Amino acid sequence: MDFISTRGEAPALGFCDALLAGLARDGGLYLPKTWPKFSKREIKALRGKSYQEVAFAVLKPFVDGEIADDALRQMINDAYATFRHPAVAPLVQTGPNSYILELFHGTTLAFKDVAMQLLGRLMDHVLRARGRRATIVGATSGDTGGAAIDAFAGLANVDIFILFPHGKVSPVQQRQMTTSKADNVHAVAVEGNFDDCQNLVKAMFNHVAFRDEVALSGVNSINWARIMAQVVYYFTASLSLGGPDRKISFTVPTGNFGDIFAGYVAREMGLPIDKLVIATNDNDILARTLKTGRYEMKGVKATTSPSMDIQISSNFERLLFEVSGRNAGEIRSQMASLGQSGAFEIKPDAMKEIKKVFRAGRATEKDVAKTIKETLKATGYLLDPHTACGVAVAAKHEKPQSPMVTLATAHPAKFPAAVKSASGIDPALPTWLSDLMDREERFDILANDLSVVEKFIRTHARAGR
Ligand SMILES: Cc1ncc(COP(=O)(O)O)c(C=O)c1O
Ligand SMILES: N[C@@H](CCOP(=O)(O)O)C(=O)O
Repeated sequence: MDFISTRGEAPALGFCDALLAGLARDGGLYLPKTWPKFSKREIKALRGKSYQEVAFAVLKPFVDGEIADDALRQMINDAYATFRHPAVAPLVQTGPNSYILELFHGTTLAFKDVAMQLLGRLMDHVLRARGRRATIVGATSGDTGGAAIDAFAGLANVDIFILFPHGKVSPVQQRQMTTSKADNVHAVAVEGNFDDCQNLVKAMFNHVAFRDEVALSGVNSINWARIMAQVVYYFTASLSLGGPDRKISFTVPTGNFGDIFAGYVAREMGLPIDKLVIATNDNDILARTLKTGRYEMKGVKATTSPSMDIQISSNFERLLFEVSGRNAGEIRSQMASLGQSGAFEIKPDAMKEIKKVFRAGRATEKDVAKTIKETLKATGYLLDPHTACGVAVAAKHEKPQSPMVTLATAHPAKFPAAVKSASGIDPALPTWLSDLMDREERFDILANDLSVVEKFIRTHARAGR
């Protein structure tokens, strides 16, 4: 299978090359040239299968023989053996037709582990097969960084640099990034916000000489393989609730649009999904865009769901590409306008397509605290603030006849201060992280300056030497 760039000016790549490339050379994001389709009968055949078996079936058409089936199966099994729940992503019923899809049973307690544990193994496999090294640079608002460090720490062919916004992640998130003892891990606090970190990463990818010099690779959801791995749990959730004979809706706490775009991909592959509901916190650029057809940046506000404090929502570009009829020229002009004026317009036909599938809503800080408190009282279930954004928005979009699944993207113990203030409960970290706050930290603080960050990476990366 070929993967093409949303900006139409980079060469099409096969799976392994797209995996190592991360961002396309024209600044675009890779997508499969065509969507693999599953018939209702093929989806039904996945009923009763384990998460790992469903993952193999869903991922195989994308990998398309570039990795041998046995090796792919082994990597899937190893990746999900790290999860503390046998179902990997269990569903919990919280109302007559309301469900929570728990995606936080991995090592770092966030949904990022689902894709990252597999991505680490896939990249290691391909790099070793090719006798190559890579320098991975990632941006994080808190969860991607910890998950990536956990998945890539100690890998011989990789150096990993994670840029996080200094002082803007939770103390648990920070420690998950700064207490690794592995020599190939570099946690970097940038004097800026998440969008600054992400802009630095994209600028490094667009700086071709630097990209080639250090053999740059990416693990943010700009990397297609991240999205691909996240498609799987839409299938398993649907299968558990009577899919494909029933349409299911999903509400997704959204920032960089990767997780919800994976739901769109599942739908394109044939999974009967009714609506995909975008849940934002006070950083509501996506909710505003769905209302107005204009994507317009207005500054980032710090919230109790810091991982969603984002306004440059990278994967929205993938959706724009799809709904514009894969018109790369239009994407180039929209992204140029975003760079120049911080805004762009979406054409009415494209908005019509978006609205066929997507709905959106915002949860204010008050809504988040109230939802944590009331959900606990009504059901005994303790939400983290990101999932609470989802639950608050889902409540406005539930329909009696079709199940609504809200994605639980993080464990409440990652955000103890916000959870305690809303619920009175101080959620404990699981045993394997119980000493996290006592571990010694190691990180560098750098200015939000491309040349400073590139110099730091050049000095510490081993690839290209
Ligand atoms: C806990 C949590 N919830 C939700 C999100 C938003 O996910 P996405 O960026 O894929 O939209 C993130 C970060 O991305 C996160 O870490
Ligand atoms: N919320 C994310 C932001 C980065 O998103 P990604 O899915 O593109 O890696 C985080 O926790 O870092």
